[in-house]
Amino acid sequence: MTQLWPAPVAAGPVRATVPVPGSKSITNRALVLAALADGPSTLRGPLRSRDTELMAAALRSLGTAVRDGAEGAWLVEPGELRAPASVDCGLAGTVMRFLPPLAALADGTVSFDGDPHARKRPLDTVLDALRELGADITGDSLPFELRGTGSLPGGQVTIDASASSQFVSGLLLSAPRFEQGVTVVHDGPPVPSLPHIDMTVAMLREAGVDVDDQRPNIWQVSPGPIRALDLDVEPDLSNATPFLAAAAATAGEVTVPGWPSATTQAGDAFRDILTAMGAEVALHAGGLTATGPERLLPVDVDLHEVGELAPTVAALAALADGPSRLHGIAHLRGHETDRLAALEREITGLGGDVEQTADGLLIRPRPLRGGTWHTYADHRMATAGAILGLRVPGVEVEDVATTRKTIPDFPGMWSAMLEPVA
Ligand SMILES: O=C(O)C1=C[C@@H](OP(=O)(O)O)[C@@H](O)[C@H](O)C1
Ligand SMILES: C=C(OP(=O)(O)O)C(=O)O
Repeated sequence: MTQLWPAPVAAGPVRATVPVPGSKSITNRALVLAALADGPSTLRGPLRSRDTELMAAALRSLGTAVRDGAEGAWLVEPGELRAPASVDCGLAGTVMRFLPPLAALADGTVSFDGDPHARKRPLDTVLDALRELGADITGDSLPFELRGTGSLPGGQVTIDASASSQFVSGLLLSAPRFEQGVTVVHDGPPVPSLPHIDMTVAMLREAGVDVDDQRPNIWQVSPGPIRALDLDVEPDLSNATPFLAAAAATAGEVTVPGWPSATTQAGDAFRDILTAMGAEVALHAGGLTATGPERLLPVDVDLHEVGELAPTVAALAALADGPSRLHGIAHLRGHETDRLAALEREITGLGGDVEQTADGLLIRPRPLRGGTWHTYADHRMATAGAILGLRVPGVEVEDVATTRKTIPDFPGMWSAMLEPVA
């Protein structure tokens, strides 16, 4: 029997300050770079949740020491890459796309597997690219085996990264340790989530690696050492969006402390989306404060660069004052679940009117009723259900624990947010 979480209804405008844990994208990039670096690294404020714990466990099995430091920090000491090893990717795109290039540097066999749905997420592009760069791999998706020889020639490879930016990021992150580095050329429809590739490039450069990204769709990483990291991880701005959305949905006011004034996180774009929906958004020394409007405005928004935000935006759109159009997100069909189908089915199931288009969703708000909100093992489906539940009595979210993928205690944070301010 699937566990159902009764999503709490907001008694009035939500007013809260919500500290949000560290960024998944920064943490998992930092772990990979630290494992390949020239000395021990310190990551302060990393995300400690399923996706990042899986990354840490995989790196440990490959010979890297990842230990606990003070206040939840991670101390990473690189070791010689060891095999045989096995990697559980869970449902983490970052683990399944970032680790095969690193594992290709181990001397021996590394086996990869993951959750049932992870076996369906696109991966062949990365594995084909690695084969072209000199790796010996059996299979095109999870599960597969990689037989490393302790080094990889590297060089130039042309891929179609239109299904996921992570194909590019994964190849770039380990490339300083390939004999010739790498030149990744994208050939195909536009790459989604480009800010995530920019984050990869910025973190490589921060670690002293030479990266040339001057030409569109071409990224070149020179071989060379990766400098050890000493890093304060920013809060996860994408994970902050359901909490800010609570303010938008209830004419409330929510502050997320520590919102960076400059960042490589794609989730920063949520500020503009909230503004377009009629909220007031203020970035100040204490963080980011969103104040919700009396009536939410509909939006016509291209989410190609920030597909991660689509479930939050869709939930808000279902509560808005008119029809919204979300587009540029065909690639969400290959995320944790087919997110376009899942959002269409679940919002429609509560009485809404949602239609899939070739690359997005048309959402026409209707009065909604309670019901079971299925989540398909997708953390962001669960948080989208919680947002709707603030305004719609009787929404029951299936398997809310799936939020542990990127938030260690979402139900606890959500309840704390809804407690009346003393
Ligand atoms: O590199 C990253 O950290 C991520 C890149 C994006 O992937 P896609 O390009 O597959 O959308 C994003 O949606 C994902 O949540 C995290
Ligand atoms: C697409 C996402 O995750 P992943 O890193 O597993 O691709 C996400 O977090 O929205």
